Amino acid sequence: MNLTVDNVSKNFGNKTALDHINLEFTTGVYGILGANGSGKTTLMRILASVIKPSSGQVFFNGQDAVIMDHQYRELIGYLPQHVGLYKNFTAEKFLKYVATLKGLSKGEAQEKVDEVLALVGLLDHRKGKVGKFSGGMKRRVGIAQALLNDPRILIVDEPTAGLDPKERIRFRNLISKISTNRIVLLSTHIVSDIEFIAKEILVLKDGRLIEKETPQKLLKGIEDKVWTAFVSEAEISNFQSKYKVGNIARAQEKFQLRIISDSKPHVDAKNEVPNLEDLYLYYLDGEVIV
Ligand SMILES: Nc1ncnc2c1ncn2[C@@H]1O[C@H](COP(=O)(O)OP(=O)(O)OP(=O)(O)O)[C@@H](O)[C@H]1O
Repeated sequence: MNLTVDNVSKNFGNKTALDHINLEFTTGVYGILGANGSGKTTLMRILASVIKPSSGQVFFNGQDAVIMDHQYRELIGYLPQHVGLYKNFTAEKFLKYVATLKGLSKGEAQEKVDEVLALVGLLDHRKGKVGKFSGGMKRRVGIAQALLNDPRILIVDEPTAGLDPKERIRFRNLISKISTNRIVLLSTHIVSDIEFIAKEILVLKDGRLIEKETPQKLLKGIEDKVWTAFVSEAEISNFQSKYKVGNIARAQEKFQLRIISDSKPHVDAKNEVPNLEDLYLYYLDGEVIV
């Protein structure tokens, strides 16, 4: 199975949201990292066939997605960032409703709804009203609806935003479980969401693809660029203006800074093993959420 993005660009007026993107996906989980506005949602909406690229094409197993039309859309499960769930519906009723919209017969719908409810761990809550569910449970209902047509390509946009750490771990494990035999694309700006489950990480910046690598290779690339140094409170802002500074931890009278720098930033700075948070900081220089 092979999903190819061939020279795709997308413009909104004179704003370039995606700039000549080339990508290839096979079975497994891909994490899409990028700051706000980097083009993650635009890329996902193009792959989900919600919007068309301004130029370039998407191919599935060598066939043009536009020409495949509904055959392509049948391959897709899509969980947008903001999904409208019918609050007064029970989980079961909502999923049956979506199954009908997706063209499943009554018998097929019942069977499939049971299956996806079990998969996302909501079988015991099938009669619960969606509006009363926790954030994590709502997100699992969202995944369940995206799985109803047993999609080959599952696209989930910022699925863990607003979830507490326990729910995020549960969601991560769920994604891992359902990634067998599927291409799963998951966008986030929460680095730890994809650290352990992504086979490759794509880094988008200002609509351009700046990296696509395994997490291990990406980390290896910044091996000698992560440092910690102890500085006084007065020195912190100086370091922040000169370097990309991650964690700042109080250590008795001093502060320990985690610094990303090509060269040793302080005489006593110590080299550290990089993590994905460092990577994010290195590439995106932006807000870091772990
Ligand atoms: N329908 C639209 N009309 C005009 N501009 C748009 C539209 N959709 C996206 N953009 C712009 O394109 C750029 C990329 O947006 P996109 O939503 O793809 O980014 P993102 O990486 O998903 O960001 P976020 O994390 O905030 O969702 C942004 O500058 C955005 O303002």
